[in-house]
Amino acid sequence: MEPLKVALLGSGSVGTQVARLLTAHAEELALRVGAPLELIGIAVRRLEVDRGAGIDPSLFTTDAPELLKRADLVIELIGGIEPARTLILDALASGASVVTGNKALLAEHGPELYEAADRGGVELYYEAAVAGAIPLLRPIRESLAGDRVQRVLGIVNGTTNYVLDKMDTAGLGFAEAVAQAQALGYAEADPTADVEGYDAAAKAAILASLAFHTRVSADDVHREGITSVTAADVASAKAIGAVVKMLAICERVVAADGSEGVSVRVHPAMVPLSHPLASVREAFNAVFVEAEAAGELMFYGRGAGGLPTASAVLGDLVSAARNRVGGSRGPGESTYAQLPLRPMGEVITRYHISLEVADRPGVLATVSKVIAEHGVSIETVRQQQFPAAGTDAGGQDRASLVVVTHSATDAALEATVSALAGLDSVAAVVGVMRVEGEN
Ligand SMILES: NC(=O)C1=CN([C@@H]2O[C@H](COP(=O)(O)OP(=O)(O)OC[C@H]3O[C@@H](n4cnc5c(N)ncnc54)[C@H](O)[C@@H]3O)[C@@H](O)[C@H]2O)C=CC1
Ligand SMILES: N[C@@H](CC=O)C(=O)O
Ligand code: NA
Repeated sequence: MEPLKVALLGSGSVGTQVARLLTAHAEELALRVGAPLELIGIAVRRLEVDRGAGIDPSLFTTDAPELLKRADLVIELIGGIEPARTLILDALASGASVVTGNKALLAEHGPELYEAADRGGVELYYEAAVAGAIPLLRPIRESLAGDRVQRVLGIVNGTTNYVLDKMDTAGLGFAEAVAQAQALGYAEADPTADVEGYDAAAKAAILASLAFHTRVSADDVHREGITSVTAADVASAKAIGAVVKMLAICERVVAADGSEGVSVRVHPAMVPLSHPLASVREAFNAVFVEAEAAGELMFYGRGAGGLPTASAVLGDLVSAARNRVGGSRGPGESTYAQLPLRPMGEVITRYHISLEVADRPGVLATVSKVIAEHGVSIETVRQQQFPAAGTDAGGQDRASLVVVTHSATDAALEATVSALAGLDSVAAVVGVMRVEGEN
């Protein structure tokens, strides 16, 4: 059988490992595909960089458009929107199947890329784009194609999990933990994408699109990053037997009139230690998928890092290559449901509210009354030592009050916090964080 020509775009953390594995395992991969996979070139920005990994230096080129023209299969690992978008569109138009790990691009331009793949009669695969090495998109798209997914909940960003874990268990500062995640190859080229939640939002959009057969873009996702998470929040979580995690939550929601919609959000939240997500450490990811018939499924593994991510890329490459050898195509985009996106205010959640209050009789009653007036009920209320753990604020006439609510709409909880902030007896709202995951 004629070799299939593979062009690789990008030789960074992931691309270098893909090139290495493609070369090292060439014989086995050929047997699995039914044809040799010939790496015909690697597009890079600068030729003079030493990339090691035993890659033939003659493969490197700075002319990505020219390289694409000769390829049957293209792997895009440069990241970002342009030139990745144009290069992928050109590859699909020229009849090459494409494998990418580029969640930012998929969450913004997914439909355009799918349409180009359809027009070209080729495939677009991106298992690496969400939760790195973890097989997650294929199970949702294929294994669960006969079921109805209700909810996808998990940790999908390795960098933020690493940072929060190091703040919690090693007492590391935010900046130091981010620098470590960068050095380990977990972070995006610009780590703002990780810590501000853009990366998780893109992944959540991809997950929701596949799970609910609905086009969801990154802009549809309610996004809050971890830059405002303080050492005090981490300490407050500990005090209630929880840990702070950056979550992605995609839910099928039913309105009062029975119509279905979708809500998608990413934000930090306190997760009880008894919940399996609480023990996800370092840059690991874990995702729960709840489906009507299957019930709860859990996916766990390395969500970031060059080598683990390369595994997902090569899995997709083998699939696309096999289909090419067999003259078949895998499933394309499925958006028949087109469920409406529901606003954040309708989401049902719980809040952990940390207040600095006047230390005098009647304050607790006033705070409780305001909470009740908003239709919110209290799960626990606690007067903490003052100053509260992890803070250095304080005054002798002040007390620290921590309220954990029962479930209510996010809008009601937000209004509750605003009303509390306006009380004379409340000196400051020290911290507010959602609490997710059953005890
Ligand atoms: N690092 C990780 O853990 C994971 C990364 N991804 C995704 O995989 C992709 C690659 O990520 P990394 O390897 O971590 O990024 P990286 O920043 O280490 O590598 C990207 C490489 O592409 C090169 N590049 C940029 N523009 C180029 C151009 N026009 N032509 C040729 N080369 C160009 C850069 O010089 C760099 O060497 C991104 O889309 C990222 O979101 C997905 C899952 C995990
Ligand atoms: N920057 C991302 C890389 C994988 O998608 C992360 O930290 O999860
Ligand atoms: Na994956």
